[in-house]
Amino acid sequence: SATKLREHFPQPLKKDLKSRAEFISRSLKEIHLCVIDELFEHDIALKILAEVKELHSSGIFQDGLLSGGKTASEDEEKFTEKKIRGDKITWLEGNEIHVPSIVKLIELVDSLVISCGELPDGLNGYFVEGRSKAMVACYPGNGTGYKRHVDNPDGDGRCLTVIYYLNQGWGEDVGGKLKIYRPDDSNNIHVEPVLNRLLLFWSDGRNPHEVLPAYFTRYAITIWYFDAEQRRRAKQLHKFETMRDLDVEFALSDVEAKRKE
Ligand SMILES: O=C(O)CCC(=O)Nc1cc2ccccc2cn1
Ligand SMILES: [Mn+2]
Repeated sequence: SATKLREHFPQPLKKDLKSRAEFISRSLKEIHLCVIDELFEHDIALKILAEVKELHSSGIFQDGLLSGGKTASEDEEKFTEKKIRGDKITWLEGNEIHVPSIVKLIELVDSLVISCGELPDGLNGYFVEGRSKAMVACYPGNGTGYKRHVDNPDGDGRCLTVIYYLNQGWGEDVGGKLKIYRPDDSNNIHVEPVLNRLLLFWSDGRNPHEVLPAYFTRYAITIWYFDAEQRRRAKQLHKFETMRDLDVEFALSDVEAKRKE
């Protein structure tokens, strides 16, 4: 489990960008994923959770989009896919004034990724210049999850998946762990989706994963980071007929400029 993982791979006590970036880079290089707990002070984590709950109760969440940009209800033959993922989602750009703590999260994650990129070979040969919108997801807790999949199986440009979990008081009995598969199914990693935990992993076939059936309202915020070269090539291949929320890219340079001012 990710909690056990921390025994072999203790995260740095220092919480400055550089220490964390070095840890993230080493962890991604050695085990293709990284877990950082207590990302924020506890009160900030609770503020992020409160804002997500506010979004949820505002009714803004939609059925998780299936490939082709349709929701299951609209698209009958995709109805079977409904069983594939039970999440409800909404997308944020990272500049919204009504969710200031979620914006703080997005800015910190951007800064961590930028700091990794500034280390020698910090991102395993990827060159990250942009990211997706932030996807706020909620699993309603009716035993649905998200069937085994790879985030970027076909070189669409996304190289790094970053997920921030928000589930206060999570316990084994309510399920909803993220199961990350390892080759020949030996020592798969089960990530407990606990409040204030940050998970990072390479988005390609190195990390097939699935959300195990969840029996509680399970919240998470996901951001994908693009490798400039892979993204350019994917665009050339006209991979983006329909620009889904997932495909919109934001330049990190703006974030960097803002951070330095
Ligand atoms: O919440 C978690 O622990 C991870 C859930 C998860 O894998 N979500 C997810 C959501 C996606 C939405 C659109 C396209 C690809 C996607 C890939 N993965
Ligand atoms: Mn995924």
